[in-house]
Amino acid sequence: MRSSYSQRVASRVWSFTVQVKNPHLDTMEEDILYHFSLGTKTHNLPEMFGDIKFVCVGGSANRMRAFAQFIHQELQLPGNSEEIRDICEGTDRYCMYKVGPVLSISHGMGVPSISIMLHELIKLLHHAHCRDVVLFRIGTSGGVGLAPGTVVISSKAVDHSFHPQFEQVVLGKVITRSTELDEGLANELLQYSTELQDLPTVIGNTMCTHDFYEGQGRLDGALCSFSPEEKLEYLRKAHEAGVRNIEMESTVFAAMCRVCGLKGIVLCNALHSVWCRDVFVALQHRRLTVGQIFTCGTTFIH
Ligand SMILES: O=P(O)(O)O[C@H]1O[C@H](CO)[C@@H](O)[C@H]1O
Ligand SMILES: O=c1cc[nH]c(=O)[nH]1
Repeated sequence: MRSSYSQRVASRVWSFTVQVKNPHLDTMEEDILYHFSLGTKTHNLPEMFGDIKFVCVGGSANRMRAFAQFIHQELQLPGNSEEIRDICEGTDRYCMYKVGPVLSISHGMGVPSISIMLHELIKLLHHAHCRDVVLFRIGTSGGVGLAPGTVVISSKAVDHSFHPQFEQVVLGKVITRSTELDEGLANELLQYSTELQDLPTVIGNTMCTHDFYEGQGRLDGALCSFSPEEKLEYLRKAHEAGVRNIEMESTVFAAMCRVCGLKGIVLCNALHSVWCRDVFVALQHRRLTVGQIFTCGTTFIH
């Protein structure tokens, strides 16, 4: 994120609040945000967080600390960026740094981990009376038919069947929620990316899986129940359905932002291509056998 972006966003005339969708919250004397080690009685949340406009989340604690230090320098805030304090130091589940109007939080790996964090984050923003907050998931992913290093801005998050939906089991029943993301913001970010040099960026669908290995078609896990050909066939279908990258949190992120009236963006770097562009082209022209495609088409550097 560049400071010019935050200035442009700050000048917008949005006015939306965070909408928690839980009638029981109002009746509670105290709300303990257990995994943040924060609470409505123990902390003055409006004073601590009332000015937050951007929340950036990513899996790893070290990355989110480094990101917060980067933003500290970008925004030319007073003090030493090396000395920023982890607001959640009372727990080692997540880390949280506040730098000006930006909150940087780690969420761990996978849907259950980010989902717990999002419940407590959304309640925190609500208790702090925050307005016009934009949530960014800044993550890593495997690219599908992209050059390694390409940034993918998600138009929507899709499940393993390429549907824009997230299924949550509640009291033994499946509830399905939409995972469409804010198209206007995605286009706006794509526009900003053209102002940066050497940052290939595309908009595409992001597939969210519940597993890093078999779930993403990897052949190098402890278990593998499919052939290289079946893997390529699945990735080809994913590509045809508009999938450009694969990660593990976007569906619940998109679903929870939508339900709670928050603008959400998923922005991931494709670390490697699980199905690189050259191989895609070759497959299209049927110049290589599937076996050769598999051998030269897959590089796992994660
Ligand atoms: O790089 P982050 O954002 O942590 O996320 C990606 O990396 C993890 C897998 O290595 C998954 O959680 C996936 O979504
Ligand atoms: O291939 C990858 C890389 C990062 N994260 C994922 O979930 N998959």
